[in-house]
Amino acid sequence: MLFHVEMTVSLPHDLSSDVVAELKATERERAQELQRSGKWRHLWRVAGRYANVSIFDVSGPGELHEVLSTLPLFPFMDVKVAPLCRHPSSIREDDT
Ligand SMILES: O=C(O)C[C@H]1C=CC(=O)O1
Repeated sequence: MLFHVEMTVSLPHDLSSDVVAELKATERERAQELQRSGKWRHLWRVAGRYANVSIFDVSGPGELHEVLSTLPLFPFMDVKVAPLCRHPSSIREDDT
């Protein structure tokens, strides 16, 4: 099942730069692992914001929540989710 996910990150201003650097490094590792697994199909930066638009391919909302909550930056994210289904006019084979 495909989900459109928008994540907006707000880091507390009092986090030390070391903690922020560590969070971003571990987040990157986890994000890349999930992309290699095929569960995180697309990842785009929203220009001008500390936010991304992503497409996840998981079994359902339960797995999506599980996956998102493994992200190190999850406690600092506002997450918006929309379930997707195939558009009848799509010419792409991998839209389901
Ligand atoms: O930078 C972000 O948008 C937050 C998060 C999502 C992937 C990643 O590496 O960090």
